[in-house]
Amino acid sequence: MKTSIATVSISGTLTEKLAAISAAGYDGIEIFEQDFIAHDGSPAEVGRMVRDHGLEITMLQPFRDFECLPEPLRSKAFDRAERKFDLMQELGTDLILICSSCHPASLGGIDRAANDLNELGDRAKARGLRVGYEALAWGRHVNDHRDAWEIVRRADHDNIGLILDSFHTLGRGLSPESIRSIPGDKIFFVQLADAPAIPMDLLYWSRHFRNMPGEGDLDVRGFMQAVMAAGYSGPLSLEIFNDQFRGGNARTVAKDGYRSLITLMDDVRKAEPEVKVDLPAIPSRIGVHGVEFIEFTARGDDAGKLAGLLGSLGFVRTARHRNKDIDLWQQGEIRIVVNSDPEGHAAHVWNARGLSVCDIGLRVSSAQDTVERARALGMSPFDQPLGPGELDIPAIRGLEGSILHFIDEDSGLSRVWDVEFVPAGDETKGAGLKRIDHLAQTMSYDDMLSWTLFYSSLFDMQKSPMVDVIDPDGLVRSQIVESKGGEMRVTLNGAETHRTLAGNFLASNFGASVQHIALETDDIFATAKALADCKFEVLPIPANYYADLASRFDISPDLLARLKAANVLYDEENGRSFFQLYSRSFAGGMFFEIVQRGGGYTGFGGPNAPFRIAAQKRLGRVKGVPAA
Ligand SMILES: O=C(O)c1ccc(O)c(O)c1
Ligand SMILES: [Mg+2]
Repeated sequence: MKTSIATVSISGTLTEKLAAISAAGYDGIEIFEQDFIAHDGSPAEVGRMVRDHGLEITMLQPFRDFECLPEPLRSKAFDRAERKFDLMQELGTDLILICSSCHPASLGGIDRAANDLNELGDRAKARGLRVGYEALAWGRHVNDHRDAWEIVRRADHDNIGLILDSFHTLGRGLSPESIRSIPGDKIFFVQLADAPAIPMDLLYWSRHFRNMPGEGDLDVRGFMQAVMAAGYSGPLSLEIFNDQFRGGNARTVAKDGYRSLITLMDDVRKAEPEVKVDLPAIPSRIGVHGVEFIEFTARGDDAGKLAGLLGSLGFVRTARHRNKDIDLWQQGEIRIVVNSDPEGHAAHVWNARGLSVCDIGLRVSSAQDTVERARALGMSPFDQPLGPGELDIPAIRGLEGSILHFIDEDSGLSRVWDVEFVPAGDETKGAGLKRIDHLAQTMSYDDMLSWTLFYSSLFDMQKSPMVDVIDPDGLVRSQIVESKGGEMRVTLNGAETHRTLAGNFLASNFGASVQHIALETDDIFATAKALADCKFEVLPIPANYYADLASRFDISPDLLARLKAANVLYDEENGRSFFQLYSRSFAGGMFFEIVQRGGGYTGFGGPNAPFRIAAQKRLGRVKGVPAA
């Protein structure tokens, strides 16, 4: 399987793009002509530079407004094509993309287009070159891959073939099924892109909002199944026009693209085992059964404050690590590890960020398979020296310096708590917190697609549509990735400005991290009572909120009074109720949330978020902590 990416998909100069593309592991690039023209170096030098990066030029593109022109424009178009053929030979590529004409003078007509392409085919053949024809979704006369194929079929020339682009087919709502009957060798090239389902003008959507397969809402897998069933065996090339990627980190975007291609093709062969995909076998998406532990790095005063907060939440320090300065706190199924050791990953994170979550342990179907799949997707395994008697727990590097450890039943890794820890014997009665409901990770808005892809490509997790959360000082975008049964739920919050609560957390933590941890109880009022007994400091919610609640929902005065007295927020979904209460912020904006899900409520209390954020900010302002 030959992988490729159009240079337009990546930010930077041509040289920077090549370095990023090569490092990510692709086999080739489509040179977008603009990138070549903007570069100061001859075509031959560019060709050499590409090959020196271990890449090949899979195609030159785009060549516009060629077919169906009246004279004298027609002859001029052939002359232009000859000049591009010169360029191709100097660059060292044999394929050029012609996209369907948008020229106002284009006359249209399937046979006229076929004749033009046939004649161009003769000229290409004389030079050993090939021409591929692509239907732009907004082409003047040709805007459907079926018409483009009919033109190529009638052109009937060995050097003329079809180019398919998932965006142009799926973005127009066309079924890809007709592709199955096209002879595979007549498909010269396949471009892949996804896009979010936002109704808008096709051209604008395509030029600004494309994203990597799996990052959007189009059925790119269905499209690729049809392409592979046709017998296509050429390059699979990403062509992503995206405003964020143009300004993003070239290496990250290139890596994400590669990850999306491998994931896509693995999905294709698993969905349609009859098609041949030349890709080494990799484990399927990993089932996540829950969060085994959350690990904080904490030292000195901060460790003391965190211990105080955990105690006020009803947690008990149940064990201490045999060799290291690490405590284990527990309640219900929840494990919180507090790592104060001066060595290792936690120490590095402490030095870089101070008190923060430095590691997440997940219960998975197979820890070994998780690392194997992660590697295949270009993620990095993580390990650090083991102390005496410590288990070698498989781990990978997540995004932005985070670490994920994987625990499973079969390999005995779940014994780690007995093997590495000594019971501490501390006792309290707890506050009824049962399990981790979800984790919220905060990142820059520009990195959200990357995080979503990370989770959805490695794990058997689905993403929800993105929603807007209103902060008094700006907008935060929120997206959920979760396993089908809800055993693992992550909310990803993308901050656009540093003035929002999320953005401020991002700035004060030197990058993306877990901002809040939501813990589940089966009885929010009993928990609230127990927390009060533990001197837990709840986030106060204003009376206006409760007055409005009475108008939004049909709730009894008694329940309303209890909600208000306990500072519990409320939401409903098809008659199912949801309760939330919050801790005050600590460590630059982290906080705990406590939830009760009634009868299968699946949301996250989104409608309450603006009021919760305002309450958190108010508290910050009162204390004289910077308001932002
Ligand atoms: O937006 C465009 O003009 C454009 C150009 C070339 C392509 O391959 C394409 O899919 C779109
Ligand atoms: Mg295209």
